[in-house]
Amino acid sequence: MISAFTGTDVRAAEQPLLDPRSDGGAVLMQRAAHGLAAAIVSELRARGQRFAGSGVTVLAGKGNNGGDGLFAASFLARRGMRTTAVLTAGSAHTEALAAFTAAGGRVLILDSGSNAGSNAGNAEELAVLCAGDDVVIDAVLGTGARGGLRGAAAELVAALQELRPRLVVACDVPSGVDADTGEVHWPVLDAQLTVTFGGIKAGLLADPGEGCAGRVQLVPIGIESLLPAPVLRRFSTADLAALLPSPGRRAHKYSRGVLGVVAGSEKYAGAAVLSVHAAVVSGAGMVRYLGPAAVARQVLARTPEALWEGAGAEGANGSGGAWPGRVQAWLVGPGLDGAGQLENARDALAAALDGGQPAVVDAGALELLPDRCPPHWILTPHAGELSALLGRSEMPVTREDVESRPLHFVRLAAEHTGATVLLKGATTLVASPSGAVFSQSEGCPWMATAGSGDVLAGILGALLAQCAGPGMDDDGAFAALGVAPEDRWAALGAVAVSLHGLAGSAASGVSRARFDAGAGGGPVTALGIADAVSGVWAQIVADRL
Ligand SMILES: NC(=O)C1=CN([C@@H]2O[C@H](COP(=O)(O)OP(=O)(O)OC[C@H]3O[C@@H](n4cnc5c(N)ncnc54)[C@H](OP(=O)(O)O)[C@@H]3O)[C@@H](O)[C@H]2O)[C@@H](O)CC1
Ligand SMILES: Nc1ncnc2c1ncn2[C@@H]1O[C@H](COP(=O)(O)OP(=O)(O)O)[C@@H](O)[C@H]1O
Ligand SMILES: [K+]
Repeated sequence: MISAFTGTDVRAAEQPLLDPRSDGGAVLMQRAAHGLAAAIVSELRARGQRFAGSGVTVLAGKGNNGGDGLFAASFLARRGMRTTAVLTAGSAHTEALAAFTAAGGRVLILDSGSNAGSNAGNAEELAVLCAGDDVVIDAVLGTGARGGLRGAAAELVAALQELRPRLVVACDVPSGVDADTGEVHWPVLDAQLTVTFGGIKAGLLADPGEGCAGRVQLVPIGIESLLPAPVLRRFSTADLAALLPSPGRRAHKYSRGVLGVVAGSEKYAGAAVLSVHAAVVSGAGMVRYLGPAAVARQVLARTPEALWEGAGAEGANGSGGAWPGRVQAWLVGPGLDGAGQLENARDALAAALDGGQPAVVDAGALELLPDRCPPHWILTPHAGELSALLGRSEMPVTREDVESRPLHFVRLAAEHTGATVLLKGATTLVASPSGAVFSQSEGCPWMATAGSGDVLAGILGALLAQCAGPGMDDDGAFAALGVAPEDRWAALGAVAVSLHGLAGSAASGVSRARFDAGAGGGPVTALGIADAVSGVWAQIVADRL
């Protein structure tokens, strides 16, 4: 499990160690800077690049973040790298600057109008100079930032971003990314590697911040035992091995978990085909489908394992949508259209509410929510659907608002609805109404394809049915990872997102990490994602013994 903290929490954890008599702050900074320098050396080696003789430029702000960057550059200078520092605020951490110059580093000053001198340069000139170097260290702003880059520093970063430097390493966080929330104050220099100190900052695991950070590497500095509970958590593939359900020896199809699905319509038949298929391949003991006969024919043609339970409210006899078979969990919403399917969806949600069953509430069914939902309902909106959902609750926000502050709005939606909310995106966030949040980002961008969300809904529905099935008790596995019982639904949501992402990446032939590093991968279809699930699942749990 990866834990993430606010920058404020990390700073607070440092406080007891900052006793001036023991110069604890300097010790912490040395550890951070050593870790940063070592990470740069490893990265260059991994790229097959010699570091002796290579050039590194550090963009250094006037705070401790700049201090970290300057000390790290001084270590790199001592290992034979050519080092340049660009002081973005005209001044810098005194001891770090002294160490840097003593190690032979060249100091340039970003001209902000008042700094014109022989070693001063304007944003355009310095951007060209930085872009010519092998490595740029972004050490302008860290956890002490208020807002984003301004003035000449903003101009320098914007110009440098255009020039696409070869390797950007962010010191603690990319400057302009809010360490607590992942909100971004543009411009930001995209990093390929972010080396972060003491604790991973939550802003590195939430978009849009995560999108600027590249690979994140944690450098321990001795404050770890002083950190509070994390604000954000992410399951690793090893965690998934422990959390994915497996049938007992005497399992039968009913004990494995039965999922009821209300999805699709004549207009959007594919949503039913995809979500039912994904649920079946994700281990549900049985899937009962309710919807129009014409859609059911297509569902069964692709997935003969599913059971058609009739057309419900849309049926020729107008039987009112009574649900014939028992289910342990529900999936309601993908591709709904027309009065009959909407009526079926309403009935299914009412049955779930009465029966206390968990439910995935997706797409069209998000418009049918009661005022207050139970926490075992998992709402699965994308940013546009979340903005509409909040809008219906008289909280007018645009899709762009949600995209720029996803962590804030997913928490708000969970708090407001009482449900668990899974906000889909490149990084998907799952918020429990308790306030706990999980973040997963295994999927590669090839997965941004129509129907991909329907597949996720099917995977999640199947997991809910299996974990809610009679005799299934997976609380132990979640508790062993420190997940509180009330956050189990959000954790299950995160497991589904992770599985979906890994399946999509397998189908595409590229992991997220490799995609971010520049590897290509290929297009995937939604059905292709579903079809990769069982292989990926088997591979994950193969390491369980
Ligand atoms: N504590 C420790 O020992 C350890 C800390 N560590 C490191 O310290 C970092 C935090 O350092 P920090 O607190 O000095 O803040 P930092 O992010 O460098 O910037 C603040 C400076 O910039 C200024 N400023 C603020 N906003 C601005 C803006 N928008 N645009 C322009 N300027 C702005 C602000 O000045 P002010 O505006 O207040 O005059 C202030 O001077 C942390 O990320 C980690 O790297 C590690 O070494 C581990 C040990
Ligand atoms: N850039 C991306 N990288 C990785 N996954 C993505 C990206 N964009 C979208 N996804 C994933 O693709 C799915 C799209 O879901 P959704 O928007 O509901 O599509 P649809 O309604 O067509 O099924 C979500 O699971 C989302 O997390
Ligand atoms: K930084």
